[in-house]
Amino acid sequence: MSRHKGKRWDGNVRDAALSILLSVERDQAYSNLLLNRTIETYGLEDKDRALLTELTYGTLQHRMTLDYHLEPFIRGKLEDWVRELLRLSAYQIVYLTKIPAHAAVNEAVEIAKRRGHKGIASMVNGILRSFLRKGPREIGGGLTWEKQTSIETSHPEWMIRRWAEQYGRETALEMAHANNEPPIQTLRVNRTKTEREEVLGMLGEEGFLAEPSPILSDAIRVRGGNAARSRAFKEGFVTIQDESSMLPVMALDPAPGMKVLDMCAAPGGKTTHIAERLNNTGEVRAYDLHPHKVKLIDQNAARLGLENIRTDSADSRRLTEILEPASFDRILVDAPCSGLGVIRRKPDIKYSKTEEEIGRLPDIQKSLLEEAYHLLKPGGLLVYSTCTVDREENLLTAEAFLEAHPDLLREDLSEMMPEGLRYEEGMLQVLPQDFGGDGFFVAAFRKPE
Ligand SMILES: C[S@@+](CC[C@H](N)C(=O)[O-])C[C@H]1O[C@@H](n2cnc3c(N)ncnc32)[C@H](O)[C@@H]1O
Repeated sequence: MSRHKGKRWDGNVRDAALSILLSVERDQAYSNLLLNRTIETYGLEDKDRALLTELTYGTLQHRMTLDYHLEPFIRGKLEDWVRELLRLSAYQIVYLTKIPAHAAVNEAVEIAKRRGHKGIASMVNGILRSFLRKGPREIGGGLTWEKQTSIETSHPEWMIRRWAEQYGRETALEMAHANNEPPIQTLRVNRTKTEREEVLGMLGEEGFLAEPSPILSDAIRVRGGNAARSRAFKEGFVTIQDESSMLPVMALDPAPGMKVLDMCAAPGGKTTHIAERLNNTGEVRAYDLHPHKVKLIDQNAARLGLENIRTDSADSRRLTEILEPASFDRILVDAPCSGLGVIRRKPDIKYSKTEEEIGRLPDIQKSLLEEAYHLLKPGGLLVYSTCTVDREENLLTAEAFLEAHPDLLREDLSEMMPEGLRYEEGMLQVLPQDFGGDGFFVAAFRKPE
């Protein structure tokens, strides 16, 4: 049991997981934010934190599969919290062999007594004991490939169909399975302050298992604890960032003295990366639509000791009204997108996104690119990136932009980025199964002199 910020933690990890799952389902709250808030509020120890994360993410990741298995045992309509409790318990029974099944059932019954009454507890007991006796049912038997894959991997059928159309069935299936794997924690080394070797040493001294990234020279993979609590993080030697998220700034290739524009900048993961590459010279102008998010960029810059960043809030589709045309050497458009590349970190995306929403995004993305075109100097480089795997938002948006501006030259990223990745017409599409990083898209265009 631990105390923190005056809140008392009563040690019931399953109950806390249930509260988070309920908020995600009922209020469309973000699972990663709720999880972090619970961990911070109660100052959870490593063991409880790991179990809470596993239960919350696991249940959420496999929601549709669990519902399929539970369905034969449920009669009538259930209250939201009871359904969520059954999913949470079934998750432990099916996927967590280290937890004895009867312990998961007993815990569920206790929670049901506390949250409801004896009658509900006895129903929960009955359903889970029948499920334990009969086991999970087979997924197959006359289902279409899309339906079967949808249930097996717990992704909506439309998403599976869309990916199969865009990438072929085999790749779509690999992607859906990769989305249910836990992400690797990775760090970007702040080269204005230190070297990778030094950070590896610091992390090792604190008991973390840290190793150099096999694909990026500035990155570190770390296990064995939350790196945000490390000395290296607190002293501004590193940023917690996915390896794929480091690729857009590699493509942007900023050099000391340059004037760089980051049009969709908050919370500043890439803005600070650019500022580090400028080695605290030149200038990064960072804009985001939401003023409260802009503050996060300032906080990150301060922690990292970066003084070459100027932030402001603005609708970047209208930046030519406040910035001089053709005045930037480099421009990054890390556009708002469907986020289908980061499902491992935010499994709720699978259930909340709709195809209609995706359909509306390319217009916004193209408007941002259009504005960037006018702000780019002759000879300058523009990078377009997203954290999605959707081809409409990625390849098709980039091609439409090129069509509108035939003077632009497409840079061949395969010549300067890691080998063995998926390049198409010089543009890069990372899928979550490729090297363990998020799904990401990066394209770069140069304006002729
Ligand atoms: C993918 S996120 C950016 C992540 C950021 N580049 C990083 O690496 O930390 C996209 C951002 O675009 C912002 N945004 C959305 N529409 C915008 C607009 N019209 N103008 C400026 N920013 C916008 C969102 O608030 C969001 O913070």
